[in-house]
Amino acid sequence: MKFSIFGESHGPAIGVLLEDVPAGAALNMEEIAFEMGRRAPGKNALSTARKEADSPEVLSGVYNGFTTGAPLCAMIRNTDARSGDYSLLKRFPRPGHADYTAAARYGGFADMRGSGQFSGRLTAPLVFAGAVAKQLLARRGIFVGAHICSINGIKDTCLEDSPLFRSGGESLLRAAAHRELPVLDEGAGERMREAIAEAKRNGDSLGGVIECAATGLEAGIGEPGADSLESLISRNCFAVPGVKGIEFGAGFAFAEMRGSEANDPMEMKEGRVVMRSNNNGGISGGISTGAPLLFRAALRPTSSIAREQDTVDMERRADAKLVVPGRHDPCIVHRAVPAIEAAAALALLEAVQKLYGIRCI
Ligand SMILES: Cc1cc2nc3c(=O)[nH]c(=O)nc-3n(C[C@H](O)[C@H](O)[C@H](O)COP(=O)(O)O)c2cc1C
Ligand SMILES: C=C(O[C@@H]1CC(C(=O)O)=C[C@@H](OP(=O)(O)O)[C@H]1O)C(=O)O
Repeated sequence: MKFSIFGESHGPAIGVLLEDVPAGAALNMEEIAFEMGRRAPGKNALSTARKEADSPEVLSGVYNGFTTGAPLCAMIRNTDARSGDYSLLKRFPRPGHADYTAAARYGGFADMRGSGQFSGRLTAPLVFAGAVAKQLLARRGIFVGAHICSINGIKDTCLEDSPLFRSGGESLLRAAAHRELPVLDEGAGERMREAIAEAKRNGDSLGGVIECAATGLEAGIGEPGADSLESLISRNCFAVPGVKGIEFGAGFAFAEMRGSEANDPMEMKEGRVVMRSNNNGGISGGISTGAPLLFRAALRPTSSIAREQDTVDMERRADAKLVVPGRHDPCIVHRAVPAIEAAAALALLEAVQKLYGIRCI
């Protein structure tokens, strides 16, 4: 299923066009609304004050509750733009945001209101597409879920350390999805909440790491080379603004290990090949091993902070000071969790469809 996201944060609407959607799939719109709500802005003091309903209008590709096989287009209206907040930023670009690079790339013609196409708001249509992908993957018994792994060094329980996850349970991640901060350990969530509130009081912001898993994926999905499972997932994850790093399985920790520690010992269990550990995060040679797929994405602290920062005056070509105005997330990690799940679900659906064909789901 190909997806193409359109719109700008302060334009009339944003949306997504999905192609190669198999016909005859019953879409559960309540589940889609739940996913959209997990990401939506303006719900509490841990997020931006911008309020959007984020209810998608399906324009094509669904009839009588079933996908028709035609391109599926969904639109989400922007209703709470406050474009005046951005009037200064063309002249005084925000350090860390895309104001300067957008000007360099589009020669001053980019829509800078609300960061235009660079806004984290564009993850709303991504989450819609991911919710459709998740429902299609569920038909093959594949589940995708994620949680906050850490915020500013405050750590949640790791999935690998959880006995419930080791026995294949999705219930941990399903429960996390219902929490304001999607964590496994609610105590850690409370400490994260306090840290975000403190950073906000100090005019600052925090970053963190999201851990994502896919279960029910058989061995043999994916391929080597540039279209490896890691590549497809990474490509989609980097469509989430603020993602700056990604690692699969043990990831960067592999660099400190010996082969004897890094390898996942194999054994036969009830006639099936299983790995006793999962350092490779369920992928070898770009192809699924049958073990849970596990990866982590690192998100930067939000760049639009309330403190005075050094920038440049693009008109006078001189150094300048900037205090970024407007409504901003003091931390984007919790709101990005459904976006990372969507990125992974779309990548897995792409790999499954590539192997078995569009109608395999
Ligand atoms: C859901 C979400 C909300 C975001 N909210 C903000 C925000 O309020 N203020 C901000 O400066 N950046 C925010 N970001 C991050 C910026 O959009 C991002 O840092 C910017 O586009 C530059 O892209 P890069 O960080 O990937 O280089 C948000 C990102 C996401 C995913
Ligand atoms: C609107 C959303 O988040 C926005 C993401 C964002 C950014 O720079 O990425 C900046 C802010 O935009 P605005 O100035 O228009 O309020 C956030 O509110 C959303 O995620 O739906």
